[in-house]
Amino acid sequence: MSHTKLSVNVNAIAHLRNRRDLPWPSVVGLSRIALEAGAAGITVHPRPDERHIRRTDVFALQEMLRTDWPGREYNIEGYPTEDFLKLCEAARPDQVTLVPDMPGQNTSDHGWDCVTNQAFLSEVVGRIQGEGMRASIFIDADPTQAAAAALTGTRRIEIYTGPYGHSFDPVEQRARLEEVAVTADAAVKLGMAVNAGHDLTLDNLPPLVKRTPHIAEASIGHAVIADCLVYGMAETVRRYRCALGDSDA
Ligand SMILES: CC(=O)[C@@H](O)[C@H](O)COP(=O)(O)O
Ligand SMILES: NCC(=O)COP(=O)(O)O
Repeated sequence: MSHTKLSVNVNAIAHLRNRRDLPWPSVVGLSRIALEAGAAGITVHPRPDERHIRRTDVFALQEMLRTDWPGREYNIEGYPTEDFLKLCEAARPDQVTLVPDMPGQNTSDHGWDCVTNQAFLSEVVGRIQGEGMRASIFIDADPTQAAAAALTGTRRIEIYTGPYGHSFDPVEQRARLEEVAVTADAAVKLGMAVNAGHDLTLDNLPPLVKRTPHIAEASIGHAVIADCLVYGMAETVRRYRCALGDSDA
């Protein structure tokens, strides 16, 4: 049975490493363990200040995936500046996720307004797809944004799940989940595949994939790396695969 794939976001490993001028914990080494444990891919969000993922990490991961894990997916997220697009064109990930983050922003906290940014996004999506990479547009859980994203020519969106991830009251959580679900349904009807990400956890994944089993991929970083401190990377990946409905985990 098909299930939602897990892409492990390794930003937080790089964050920990960058506390010192030392090469550990190893971003490539821990990504290898995640892949060996069955993660479908690796995600990075190289920010302009290189506070966590550095340009060198982007290429080291690309080399490791290309050489040792050719079937697994490499997903690079970021705001599409010329520098970012050139980095992606050099590293050639499978997927480029376009995120509307300003330089210096603490973390991603909203999706694109695909209506007002229609022309810009259409041009960037065309450029990425023209280079043979998949483009994905990060949007809020809002079906009107899914419709506007479809007009850019993208065949994939990622729904920002922060509001769902941050809600702990059951009524509020159900309402946020419903917004994600109707957005995913609208996107699928428009012929796009759907990713999801931000503040997904072992607790909030099962209701999400039960309500929206057609989510193709979840990219998860902060909670995966936090859980690694308790369970280790391999066991953590196994637990997230189970939470995503992977019966082989
Ligand atoms: C696009 C998105 O939702 C992000 O989760 C992002 O990759 C997280 O970035 P930080 O790890 O810098 O908070
Ligand atoms: N695209 C979302 C992502 O990569 C990870 O977000 P988070 O789990 O670190 O919040």
